[in-house]
Order: sequence, then structure tokens, then C-alpha cells
Amino acid sequence: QSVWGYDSENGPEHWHENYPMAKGDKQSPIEINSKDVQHDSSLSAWHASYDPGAAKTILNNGRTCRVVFDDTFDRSVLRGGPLTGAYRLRQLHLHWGSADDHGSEHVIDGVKYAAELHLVHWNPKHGNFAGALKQPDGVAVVGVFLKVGKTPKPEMKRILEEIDNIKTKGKEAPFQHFDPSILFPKSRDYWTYHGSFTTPPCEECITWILLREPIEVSPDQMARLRSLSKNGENEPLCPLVDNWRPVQPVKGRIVRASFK
Ligand SMILES: NS(=O)(=O)c1c(F)cccc1F
Ligand SMILES: [Zn+2]
Repeated sequence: QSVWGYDSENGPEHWHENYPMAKGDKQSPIEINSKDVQHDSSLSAWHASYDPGAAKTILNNGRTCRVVFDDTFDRSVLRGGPLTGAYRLRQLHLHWGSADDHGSEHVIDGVKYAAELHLVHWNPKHGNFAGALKQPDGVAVVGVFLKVGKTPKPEMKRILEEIDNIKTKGKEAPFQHFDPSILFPKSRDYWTYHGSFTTPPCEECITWILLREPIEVSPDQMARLRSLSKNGENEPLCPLVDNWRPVQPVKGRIVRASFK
């Protein structure tokens, strides 16, 4: 039984075989068309208050590069925007392509970015992360688009420097004293809609908050991300790239914008 992945034999077209939610009506990612977006003036600003001391480790799980945070209490939280209450930061990870013209999961007016950063938070009113997955208001993910330009994003350096220590699947390294809000762009403008995990089990528990302004990274920074391998140590080299799910049917969902 092949574990899910992004290859032709275990990729997004196969996920529904083991994870029926993958064919649900509120799946993510989606394409956002500005003409269909509804400006909602009642949407407030979102606020992240993260404790740098909550950062714990960085790991390569063969499918992405993930930074894990201590979420045993309200230590690093996201509130406001479309959310009710404080959601705890649990992990961040990225999705990226094999070239600069694709890699993001959400697509904006036909534009695919080189990568997409996801900061995953869960609603503590549901007890734990596993419980939150079963609730429509269980999880909140902030998505930040990465575009390639001339100027490297110095704040990405911390993550990219650690990559040399987690080159292969299963590798983990300490990752402390890190406040991921330094990765946010200047503008707080966002789109929000209700959707799902973009990986199995594809639970429809996510309030998506997608930032309109991309952050810029350099070609070298993207090359570094693409230097991760999905294979384990001493296995044949298999570059970890194109770990993104294609856009899913919107099925009548409304995407709201915090901006005009
Ligand atoms: N991509 S995503 O942000 O939907 C996501 C989660 F929220 C949680 C776990 C894995 C994962 F990939
Ligand atoms: Zn993700």
C-alpha cells in the first residue's frame, strides 16, 4: 500500500482512494479570481503574537520542510480577522516547485508563485489538534506567497541555513529562538475562505487567511529549498520539489477580501 505523495502513482489524483475527504465540496487549494471576491468591510485585521521561545525543531518528512512549535498552551497565537478566539501556532511548512513559474498551491488570477508558506494554527476550544481537525472552525492557516526576485529575504535565511542539516527524509534539527512573524510581508491585506488541508486526510476544517502581498526570495534561496531530498540517507537521490496540490473545485464558496 503506497503512502501518499506527489508522484504519478501516489499523487493528488489517487489520494481519494485512501482519504475520501479529498473529493469533498470544500477542498483546498483553490484559484482566487479577483472578480469573484467579495470585499467584506466587517473583516477585522488579524494579529499574530508569537513567542520566539516556542520554536522547537525543523524537520524534513520527505514531503516538506516543517518547523514545529510548542503548542501545549496559548504561547504563540493568531487572532482577529475572520477568527473567533485565539488559535495556537503548531507548525509551519512550505510547498514549492521545480522551477520559479510554479510551486504555490493557491493560484491568484492565474498567477502561480514559486512557493507558498503555511503557518498552521488550531483552536484550543477543541482540546487538541486531532479534535480540531474534526471541526469546521478547528484550524486556521496563514498562507504567504513567495516570489523570486533579485533581493533575498534575510528573514528566510534562518530556515534555509538549517536545510543543510535536514537534507534527507527523517532528518530533524533543533530550531529555537525563532519568531515566524518576521516572514510576513508589510501589508496585512488578505483573502479568506473555508477549505481543507491540502494534504491527506484533506479534512475540511480550515479557515484560510491568504496574504495578498508576496514576500520576495532570491534564486539562490529557492535553489536551497529545492536542494532538499525526499529520499532517506543512503537511498537514491530524489529531489523534494513539486510538493503542491493542484487547485480544487470552488463549489460555490465565497472568497472574502479584507481590502478593496
Ligand atoms: N498544507 S496545509 O497547510 O493544509 C497542512 C495543514 F494545515 C496541516 C498539516 C499538513 C498540511 F499540509
Ligand atoms: Zn501546506
